[in-house]
Amino acid sequence: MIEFDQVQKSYQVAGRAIPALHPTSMTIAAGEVFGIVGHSGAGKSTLVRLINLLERPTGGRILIDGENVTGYDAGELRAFRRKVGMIFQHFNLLSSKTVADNIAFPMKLAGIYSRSEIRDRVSELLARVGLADHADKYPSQLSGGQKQRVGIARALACRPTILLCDEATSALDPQTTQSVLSLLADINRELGLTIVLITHEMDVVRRVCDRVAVMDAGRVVEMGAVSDVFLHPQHPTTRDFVFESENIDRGEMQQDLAHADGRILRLTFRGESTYRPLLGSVARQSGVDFSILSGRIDHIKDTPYGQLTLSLVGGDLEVAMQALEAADVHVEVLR
Ligand SMILES: Nc1ncnc2c1ncn2[C@@H]1O[C@H](COP(=O)(O)OP(=O)(O)OP(=O)(O)O)[C@@H](O)[C@H]1O
Repeated sequence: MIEFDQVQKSYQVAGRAIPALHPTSMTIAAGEVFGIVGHSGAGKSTLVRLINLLERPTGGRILIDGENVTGYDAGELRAFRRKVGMIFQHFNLLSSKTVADNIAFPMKLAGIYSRSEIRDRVSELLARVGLADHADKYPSQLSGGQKQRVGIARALACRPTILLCDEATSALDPQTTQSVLSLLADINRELGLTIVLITHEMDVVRRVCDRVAVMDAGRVVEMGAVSDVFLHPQHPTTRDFVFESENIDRGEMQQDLAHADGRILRLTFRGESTYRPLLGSVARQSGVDFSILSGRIDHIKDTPYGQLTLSLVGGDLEVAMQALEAADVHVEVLR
């Protein structure tokens, strides 16, 4: 478990303390995939680099599994860092070393593993990330997705309990992004390790994360289960991220809504109710006529969800809304 207790970080720039993270308290549970989303400069990298103490906090305490790591001496810090793996946007592989040597590197550096332990672990990891045939290649001979798989194998070498991912898929195309995210999800399930993933794309959060913190100007402005934050964003920054990930142009949406008659509702279906043929029966029951203005079905991690924006005319609106809510559909009145 990762606990931030009023953690803050300022950088000294030209003799002045510039705050990058305002006092922040939060808890990331062991074994969860936790997303941190925010625009450039929001403080995501600072927050994640505080977890492995690549950055030192200027205030507050960081507790990992109940231990205050901010008080560690150099030896304790080295041992602690082996428990925290990290992967990066630009992979940060050593170009002069082979794939196998890149993966072995942190184990050699730790100085506590035998040659055979290193060899066995490297083969095991190569197989796990699907690169068993690439052990003797150099990074320049690999695609971006393969390089990130090497990065993941290297980060796992010393059997960490926490994996930090700093924009790990931002340099990859959509298909490769999907395969790297699936690998991370599988690793999280198989090894039960905690993953903290920073990104500027809500779509990445939607696919793999359990919970998310949204950052803006050095502050966590919204935090919660991805299904709540994604489907019912409260803060304007979160709304911007959600609209962006769904390719919704708010100006166009307002224009479309202006042309529609009657009341406008947004319905959110989660889980099994996503697939239920509900609208016909509600229309018959209430006498209301629906017209569909927009709709989408997708998944949040493994859970299906649907969102429909409808205009409703005639009939008994109250009866329609009650029937929808009775069927576990979340109803928002947009107009
Ligand atoms: N070493 C540093 N020295 C001075 N200022 C820094 C340093 N690192 C970050 N900052 C500043 O702290 C703020 C937060 O930066 P940070 O890199 O944490 O944001 P971010 O959300 O990760 O952005 P990006 O997505 O662009 O990496 C920014 O204003 C940045 O300029």
